[in-house]
Amino acid sequence: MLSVKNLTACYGESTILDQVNLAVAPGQVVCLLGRNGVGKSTFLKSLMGLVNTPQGSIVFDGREMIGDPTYRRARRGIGYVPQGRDIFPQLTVAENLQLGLGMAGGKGAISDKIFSLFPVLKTMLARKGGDLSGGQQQQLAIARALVSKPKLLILDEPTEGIQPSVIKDIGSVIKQLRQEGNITILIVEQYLEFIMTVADYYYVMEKGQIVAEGLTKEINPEEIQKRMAV
Ligand SMILES: Nc1ncnc2c1ncn2[C@@H]1O[C@H](COP(=O)(O)OP(=O)(O)OP(=O)(O)O)[C@@H](O)[C@H]1O
Repeated sequence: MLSVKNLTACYGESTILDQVNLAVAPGQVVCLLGRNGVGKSTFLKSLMGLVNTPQGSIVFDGREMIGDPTYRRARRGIGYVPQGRDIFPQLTVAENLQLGLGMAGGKGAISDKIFSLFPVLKTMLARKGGDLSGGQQQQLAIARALVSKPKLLILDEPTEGIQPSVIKDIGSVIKQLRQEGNITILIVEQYLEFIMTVADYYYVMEKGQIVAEGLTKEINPEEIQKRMAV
């Protein structure tokens, strides 16, 4: 589904990612763990074509996409939820969802599936995005990415600053999507317990390089926590 090989990413003169290799199999939930500032968000931005990637390869669904502009990567089936959620605060929930559909080249009604995953959004369609709680905004951001039916959903720290009950709801959505098997999910996280309940496979990043990987069910929490500690 996704195969990243020897990927290097830079901001100007500074190299942030150094020869990163990472693979995501179809239907899997894969997580990229690591402490603040190691390059996790930069990795996701590289997948979306938002960062300069002078070396390496990103094959998605059998096709190289390293030279593709961001909109083409989205239209090929990647839904991206950036850190900080990035919804439109002045637009209503319904308008935010419609925009997600439009950005992926689709149109029409938002499917009932979205509201069965996120029932809270159905009750708030006319409310401005900016008036939602942080957790509701995160759910809206994920829903907005899902309306275009992506093959790969990318989430950047979906639990950051979110209250425990909403984290549980988001975890249930991810588990349901995994069970249905129609989507592949890549999550950047620092919240290890969350990942242990939702992910099949994990990678750990340090200073722009992958330093550990394995099946989540075989994870050694103490060892990983040590790598994540500041
Ligand atoms: N636009 C930018 N220009 C220059 N340097 C940047 C830019 N964005 C990030 N960096 C630097 O790149 C490095 C990796 O940042 P990145 O945001 O990818 O880390 P992260 O692992 O996602 O951390 P966090 O969890 O805090 O978001 C950091 O040293 C950061 O300061």
